[in-house]
Amino acid sequence: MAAYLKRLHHISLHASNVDKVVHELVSRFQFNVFAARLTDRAKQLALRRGSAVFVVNERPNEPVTGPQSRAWSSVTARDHQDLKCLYGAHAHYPVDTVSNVCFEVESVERALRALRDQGLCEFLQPPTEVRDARGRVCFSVLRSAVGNVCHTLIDCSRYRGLFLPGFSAVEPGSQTANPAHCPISHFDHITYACPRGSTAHITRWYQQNFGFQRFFIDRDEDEEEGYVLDHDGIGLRLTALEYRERSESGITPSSRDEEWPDCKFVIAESLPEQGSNQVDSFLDQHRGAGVQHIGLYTDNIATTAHTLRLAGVQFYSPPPAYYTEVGKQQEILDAGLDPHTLSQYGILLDTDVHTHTDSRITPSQRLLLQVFTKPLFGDNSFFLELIERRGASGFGEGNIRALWRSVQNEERERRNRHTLR
Ligand SMILES: O=C(O)C(=O)Cc1ccc(O)cc1
Repeated sequence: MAAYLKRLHHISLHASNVDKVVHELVSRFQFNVFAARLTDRAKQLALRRGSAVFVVNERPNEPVTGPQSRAWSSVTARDHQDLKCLYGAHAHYPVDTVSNVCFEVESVERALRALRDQGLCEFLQPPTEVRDARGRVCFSVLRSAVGNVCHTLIDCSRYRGLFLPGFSAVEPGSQTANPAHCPISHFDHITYACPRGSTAHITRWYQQNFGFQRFFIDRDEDEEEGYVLDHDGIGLRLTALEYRERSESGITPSSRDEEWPDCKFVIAESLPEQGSNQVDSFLDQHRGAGVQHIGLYTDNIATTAHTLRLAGVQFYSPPPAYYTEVGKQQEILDAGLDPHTLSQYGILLDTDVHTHTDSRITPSQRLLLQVFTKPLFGDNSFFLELIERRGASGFGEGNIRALWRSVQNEERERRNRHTLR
């Protein structure tokens, strides 16, 4: 039996300059800092937009020794004063990175029992209880099958505080946009950049440990091969996984109070034939596999991109001809959108060909709008994406190609500028 997950709780970043990353997420991406854990040794800030929560942690410059490697069973938040990173494994990593995807579970003990039975996991932190006046949580940390990415499993069912024990409330700032101007609601997908040949192992790891299921991007996709794009300068293998809600305690998904946000996991690896590419550039920069980008869901991508652009976010754009191609222009107009608006922000439009179980949704209604932002931590590093789905649950080939090209073109121009200097 795989371990049961309730929902995605938060995503942790580790950065050498926490203030800079938090400033970027607040002043540009319109996240709100709502909780903080500040001690002599630790700086952890929690930021939210809709149900999407990031925790930004200070990255240590040297390997961590001491209390973090000790095992506790039950402690108060105060006992954690010395810990640089609570609710994660504070491993040394040489570059800024997305370090942890934290899942909420119903019972940490039961989840760990299921994972131990599978025998595939490396456990970094035994079950640990943290308490404060508002209650207690139990968590445990394990290493994922992807580079430096860890998963914290946490049971918050007996905690009534704002976020997690050890964190205090931060008054809302006046800086961020009205939700109507920036309707980002949740994490839509997390894309891993992985070395060639590692997809099968990663897929199996998530299927066996957590019961993730394959999400076929294309109706003709081969189960083993994944979705392969291997012509016109693109060499990309994508394999997507989704977590369909199961029930551990007999509660059917529809009767649950809060539902699992539909966040897919996408595994991307490059193919050998097509030369330098964005997956391998990420692996070089990041010194190994990891989270390449995260899709932020919005129900109005044009408004969101407009707000973010005014705040200074830069987007990758396809060549201008993309918006004047006759077919594409008509597709945009048919969707009730303005080609000029989309071209201003580099927004791409596609029709999802994923086989829909709901036959009432016709192909023309299954639209997908996406735009990639420039990287957060410097060239070739982690970036964000805005995505709006109008009946489309997958990823469209046209958008993947255009997204790939827009990043490739920019990288080529940057390399050229560099050699000319
Ligand atoms: O479309 C998406 O958001 C994906 O996740 C697919 C993808 C993955 C990796 C790339 O370098 C480009 C596109």
